[in-house]
Amino acid sequence: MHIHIPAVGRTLEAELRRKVDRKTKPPGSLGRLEELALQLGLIQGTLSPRILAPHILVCAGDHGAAKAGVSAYPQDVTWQMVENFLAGGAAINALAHTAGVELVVADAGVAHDFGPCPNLVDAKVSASGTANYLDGPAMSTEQCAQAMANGARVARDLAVRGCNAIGFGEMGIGNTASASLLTHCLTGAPLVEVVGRGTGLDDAGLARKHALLEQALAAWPERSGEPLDVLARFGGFEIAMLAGAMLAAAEGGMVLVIDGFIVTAALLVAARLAPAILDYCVFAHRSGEPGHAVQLAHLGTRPLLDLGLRLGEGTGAALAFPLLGAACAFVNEMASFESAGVSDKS
Ligand SMILES: O=C(O)c1ccc[n+]([C@@H]2O[C@H](COP(=O)([O-])O)[C@@H](O)[C@H]2O)c1
Ligand SMILES: Cc1cc2nc[nH]c2cc1C
Repeated sequence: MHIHIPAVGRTLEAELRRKVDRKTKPPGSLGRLEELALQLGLIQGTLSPRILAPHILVCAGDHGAAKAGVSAYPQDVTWQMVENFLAGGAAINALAHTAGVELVVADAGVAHDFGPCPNLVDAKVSASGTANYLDGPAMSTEQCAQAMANGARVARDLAVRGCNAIGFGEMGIGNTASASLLTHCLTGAPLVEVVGRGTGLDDAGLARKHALLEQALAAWPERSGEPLDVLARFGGFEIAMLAGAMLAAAEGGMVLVIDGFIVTAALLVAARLAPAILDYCVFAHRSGEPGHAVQLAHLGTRPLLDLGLRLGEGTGAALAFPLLGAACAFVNEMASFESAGVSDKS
């Protein structure tokens, strides 16, 4: 994938800040919404930012390592939840609906034949999910590139449909284990700090997951620090697809709304390939999965919400979208001290 992501221009910064500061409120009193408005204005290169045709892209994939026992749930939950998304019965359906955000669900490599399914984006790289990284690479270099290209295609299609903000979500039993390995390799944080209970492992399950992931690292003695090598070795098809979608979305000047631990692992890969992508990212929430805090600290960022969510599916991103709308609304709709005839600080 050839991607060029320019850093967001800052020429409008002073003017945007002045516009925000002249609104009928004490300076800074809209808190994080003011920073958000500024960021959205700079991404869009305008004094009047707007969120248009927002979407959540949920990428789903299966993991060979799931069968080794890294999750509390069986692998079949991945395809069953994809069918639940398509039927409208999952948390992300309810939260996207209440936020006024359209949902797009993509099969990045789920080990299930969905048959003809008009509402599912077919981006299946393998009919059986990734290989088990305990035995070798999770995917080939070609499969990794294919999954990333599929993500880029979907992001570009959304742009053509008038969308200028994408929230990213995922579904994949075993993908917190994959995200832990990616995070360890790409941030240098000790494995123990980035391995968590995922969907709900008990203490014994967590110890087993940690031991398996140590084993996975030991099985790759010639370990490379290159982000695409790490992605192919330990990633999932949904994670690679997300990384590609994020890169293309930022290249297209869109706003990227980042969900939890797995989505942020995909961003770690993308940010190593194109560091300026971070200018386009709004971090929706802090997941309850402990490694997410490590990722956020590594990226030097602070999320908008901290609700103890650890579901994935893009649920944190869906919850953050109304805040993006609120940031645009106050910049575009509020009066200024001058226009409203309100006295400023003496
Ligand atoms: O987004 C998060 O931070 C998050 C944290 C824990 C679990 N999840 C979801 O749970 C699944 C992965 O959990 P696990 O235990 O199977 O690795 C996957 O479908 C994710 O969407 C998601
Ligand atoms: C039921 C269920 C729903 C999910 N959504 C995202 N990950 C999930 C994992 C499980 C187990």
